[in-house]
Amino acid sequence: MAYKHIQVPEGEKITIQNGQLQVPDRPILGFIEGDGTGPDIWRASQPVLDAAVEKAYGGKKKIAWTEIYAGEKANAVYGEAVWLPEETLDFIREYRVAIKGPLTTPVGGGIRSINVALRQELDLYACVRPVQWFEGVPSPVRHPELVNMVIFRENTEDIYAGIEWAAGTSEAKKLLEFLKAEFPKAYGKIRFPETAGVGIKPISQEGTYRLVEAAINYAIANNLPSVTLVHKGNIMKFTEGAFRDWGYRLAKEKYGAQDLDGSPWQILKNPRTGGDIVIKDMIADNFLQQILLRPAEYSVVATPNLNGDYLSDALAAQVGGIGIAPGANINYYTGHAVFEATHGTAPKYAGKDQVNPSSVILSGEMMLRYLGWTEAADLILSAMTKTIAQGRVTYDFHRLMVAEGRPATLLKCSEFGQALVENMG
Ligand SMILES: NC(=O)C1=CN([C@@H]2O[C@H](COP(=O)(O)OP(=O)(O)OC[C@H]3O[C@@H](n4cnc5c(N)ncnc54)[C@H](OP(=O)(O)O)[C@@H]3O)[C@@H](O)[C@H]2O)C=CC1
Ligand SMILES: O=C(O)CCC(=O)C(=O)O
Ligand SMILES: [Mg+2]
Repeated sequence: MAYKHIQVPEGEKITIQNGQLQVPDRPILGFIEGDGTGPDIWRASQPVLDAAVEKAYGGKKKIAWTEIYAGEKANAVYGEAVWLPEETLDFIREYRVAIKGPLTTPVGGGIRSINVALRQELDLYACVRPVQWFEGVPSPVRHPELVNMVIFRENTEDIYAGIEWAAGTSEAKKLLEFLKAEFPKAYGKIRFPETAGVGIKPISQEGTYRLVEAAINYAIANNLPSVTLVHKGNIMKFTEGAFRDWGYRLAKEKYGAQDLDGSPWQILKNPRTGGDIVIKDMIADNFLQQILLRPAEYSVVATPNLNGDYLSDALAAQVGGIGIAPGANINYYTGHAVFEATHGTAPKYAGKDQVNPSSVILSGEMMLRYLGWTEAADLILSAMTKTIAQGRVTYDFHRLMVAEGRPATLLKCSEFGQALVENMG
């Protein structure tokens, strides 16, 4: 496909055959720099990813990076009011894998989230966010090493579908009038209908099945002991409650799970290892206290979109914060994937070369592993561990280490990237 503003370098496409990603030695990969601190972070991160690949494969493999645009930079390149150019989506559809920095979403009015739009347009239905502690990272909890979870957040449904109307608009009035005429009992429950904004929360069986399937497959592939369905199904019975019921149903129908101790918990045999995988569920508010009090009891977590958003930041805090919280948005059927940090643009630090690039670097590590380039991914993990053990950290970890009276050297964002490269040797 011909692109207007995207300069596609020499390289080859990633393809998929029989459900297996086919990765050439010089894959063309897209990157979106991002807004706010995005450019600082990308400048620090790309050399780390390239160094890991170079070190692991001695020049045999190399990423053909291609800049693609979204957010403020898309405005500059494509003109005002273009936030997510169609050719950015076309490029990812064609080349399959990309990595992105954070993009700004205004609160209240203004544009809807470009991050969410990317996930919806490309149907990247699983937001995968591993939460693990790296030795030496300062944490507010006494046993951060007990936190080792992977969140599978549904990425295309729930209130993130963006179906909502502002209070007082003709659309909101029309919907409220419809409710009044057709569902008077439900309408009667709207406390202040004249001044209510209204939103719709779709959660479907298909959407739940494919997400829970991804979570169970992950537990099988990585020999993990449990999958917990986290929901608020006691209150939102036919959306979040249905998510739980469909999750259990899928485990039974597809994986042959059996009731455990009189249900609803279930157990299934890992077909790879023969080990047990417990399928359990928990109401979201309880889960938020359980992860602080008994984190070791949770491993893979599958949850609707909004819960997953809250949980990602809360769990990240337990292992040092969103400075070290990677993620990926994946469609496991088509192989399309966009890797991105859990954090946002952190605008007050923009241009200061100060923030922690670890979340994007570790998102890159996930991307390399996804490509099957495990040697390069492992080099990044070992360099990260070594650098943190040396006490060479960015401001976020530094301030906590100093408060704990621990020795630490304060590095800039770019310096932290360089330290990782040095520590790959
Ligand atoms: N996927 C995406 O692109 C996302 C985009 N956003 C968008 O980002 C914008 C800002 O959102 P906001 O709610 O402030 O959340 P942010 O995640 O941008 O930042 C919140 C706080 O987290 C800490 N933090 C964030 N990133 C880093 C980092 N790399 N290193 C160290 N600390 C970090 C900082 O804490 P401290 O102040 O304590 O130093 C920062 O002030 C909004 O427009 C939002 O919509 C938000 C989340 C995801
Ligand atoms: O799109 C946004 O601005 C926020 C997204 C977000 O918080 C997330 O994906 O975790
Ligand atoms: Mg979030």
